[in-house]
Amino acid sequence: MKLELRGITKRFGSLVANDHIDLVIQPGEIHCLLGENGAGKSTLMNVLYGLYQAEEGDVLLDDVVQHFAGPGDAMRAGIGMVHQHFMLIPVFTVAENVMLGHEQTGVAGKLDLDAARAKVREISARFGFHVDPDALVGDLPVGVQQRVEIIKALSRDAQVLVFDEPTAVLTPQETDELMTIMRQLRSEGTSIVFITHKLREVREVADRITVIRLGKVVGEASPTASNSELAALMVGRAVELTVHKETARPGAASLVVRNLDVIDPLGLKVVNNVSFEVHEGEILAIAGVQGNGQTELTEAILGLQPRVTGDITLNGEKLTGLSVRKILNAGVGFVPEDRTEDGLVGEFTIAENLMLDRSDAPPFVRRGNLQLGYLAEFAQEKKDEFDIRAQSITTMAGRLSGGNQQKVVLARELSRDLKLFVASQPTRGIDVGSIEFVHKRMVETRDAGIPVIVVSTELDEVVALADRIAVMYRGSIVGIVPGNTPRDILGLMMAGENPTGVAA
Ligand SMILES: Nc1ncnc2c1ncn2[C@@H]1O[C@H](COP(=O)(O)OP(=O)(O)OP(=O)(O)O)[C@@H](O)[C@H]1O
Repeated sequence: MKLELRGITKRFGSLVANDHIDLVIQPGEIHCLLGENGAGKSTLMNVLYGLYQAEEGDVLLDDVVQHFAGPGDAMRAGIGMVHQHFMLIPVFTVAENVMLGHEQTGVAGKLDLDAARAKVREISARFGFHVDPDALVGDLPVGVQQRVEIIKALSRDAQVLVFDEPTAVLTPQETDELMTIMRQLRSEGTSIVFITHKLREVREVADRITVIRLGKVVGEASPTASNSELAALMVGRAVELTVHKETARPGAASLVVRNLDVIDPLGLKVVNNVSFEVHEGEILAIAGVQGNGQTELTEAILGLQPRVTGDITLNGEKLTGLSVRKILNAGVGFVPEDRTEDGLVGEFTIAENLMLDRSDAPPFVRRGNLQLGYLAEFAQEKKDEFDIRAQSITTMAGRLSGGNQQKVVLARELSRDLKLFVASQPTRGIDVGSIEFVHKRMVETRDAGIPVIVVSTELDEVVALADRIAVMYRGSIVGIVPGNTPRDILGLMMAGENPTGVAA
């Protein structure tokens, strides 16, 4: 099926998110949409999926103009969307989820679950998905949940599939598997619209690339273009893709973690006897496949985990047992893994989010009065400095594009009076130009003598930033190695081996 978007214009108030966008997706091609944060990619896809109504322009399928009043219409016409935050019900099985919203009844009006199971098996076999129709979705790894979303779309005969930053939540291995799945879908004639900020992925699978900037199509790029060419097209300027940093000059051990255990709500030990130090003026990266205890470890440092034993001290002061508020007030900056759940309040403005947990102290509050003038000045400064693309500092955070939301969190946390900076997946969803900026800021933070912890599942990011790398596997640190350790060794360590013999 050929998909055409013709002259699509979508406004939010005075902001033109899509400005007369023309785009053709040919049958059986993987078409990448590239563009900086807030360029209008997700908005365009939401128009295509019937979630937004465009003020101008048409969606055409095989040259016939469509009128989508909602996603139901788009789905019936053969368009499927694989969301980044999956729309699945965790306590339902795969087959039940696939059937949901599209229920078929069999004998005596009963739900025909067998038909749904058969469909899952058929699609799963056709594409080599290895998905059990009777598995509970909540028990499945994220990469497999994503396949359930794909099966769901394909079970409704989707011929065009939209993937909006699908790899942001995947492990490197799951990402490779998804690339294979996309190629497989293409070979079966499915067209794919693929939105990503990761240039490696673009170069790996794209047949064609359209670049969008400030709501307009600015041109096509060739899939054979180099990373720096793609990066420049995406953000409209040359981008330094490697972080320049001097050799670290670490000072005294500042954060000291000793024999840390974290028990999760199910009683499982998710962090197991972890000990390490982070010195002043160094970046310690914590590498590992997602789900090996990194999240819980950072949460334990921040006081967000209730069942913790062992000791955590910062510059000699005990952090364990302190409230989150006290830990933040001690100068700990924290970028949580999930910005929408833990990093922001969507119904608050950008300015309010920038002072979120400092609302009881100067300079934001004096004698019980919110210092609105100061807040406006501070927020405008941060908006400019971090290049947060929004109409104004009073825009609701929930209305920002994903990458711009991430920048709000980073701007807030990096502007504290820091004694320690802990960042989980700091550049998730942000464009290459902003990654350059954030990485520079993190190196500057290090060079100001502050200990920095970066948790990242992106090896590129780990290697770019780290002075030392701690690799976690099943709740333990496999080893702590220098920042220039080759990737293949890191890969082995991420699977639990330690070829370097360096102890944790
Ligand atoms: N529901 C909304 N209300 C108001 N403004 C919105 C809404 N949705 C998006 N916008 C604005 O439209 C612009 C385009 O946002 P969009 O999410 O399409 O960007 P994007 O290219 O997908 O960015 P990213 O790479 O960060 O995900 C942004 O300025 C955003 O703030």
